[in-house]
Amino acid sequence: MTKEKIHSLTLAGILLAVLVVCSQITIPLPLVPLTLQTFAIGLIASLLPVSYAVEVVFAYLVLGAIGLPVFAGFSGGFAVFVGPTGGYLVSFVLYALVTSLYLKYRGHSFIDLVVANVIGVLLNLLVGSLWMIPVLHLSIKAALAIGFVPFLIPGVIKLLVVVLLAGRLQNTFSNAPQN
Ligand SMILES: O=C(O)CCCC[C@@H]1SC[C@@H]2NC(=O)N[C@@H]21
Repeated sequence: MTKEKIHSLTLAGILLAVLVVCSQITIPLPLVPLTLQTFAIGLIASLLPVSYAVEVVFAYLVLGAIGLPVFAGFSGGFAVFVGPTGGYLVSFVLYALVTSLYLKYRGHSFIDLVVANVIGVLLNLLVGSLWMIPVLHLSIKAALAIGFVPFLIPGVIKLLVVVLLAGRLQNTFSNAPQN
């Protein structure tokens, strides 16, 4: 196994644990909690190669789907996917895929990290909100008011921390002595 593979696998394991922990750091709101999940997803998408990023998020969803309490508020089970927050969960994969693909082809400069994560966050909020339309019988306007608008400012704050941290961590890893 190459050093890069070992490095990516180790980082993938650590980031999966970070995602599970961040899922429990929540502020409960009426229908959808404010959580640090998207902070962890942003780190995963910004630091891991595309296939690892997608696999880590997929593994997280599988752990939750089989009933482990890894989703927000220690919830789990397949039923969460057909509830109001199911769209956000599914679109975590999209966030990881689109953002890491963007970074793969455009590079990891500060501005690339910002743009890639903005796209990921917007996709996540859009899919998450639209998912609520059939689940809660909402109009598009109501779904966006509940699922998109309240999370925009927190989303920008989390995104900025992701970008600063990802930039730092990339430098740390690339400056690490190679034995
Ligand atoms: O049930 C779950 O585990 C998913 C919760 C989803 C919360 C969404 S993710 C995007 C938006 N930003 C937040 O902080 N909360 C919502």
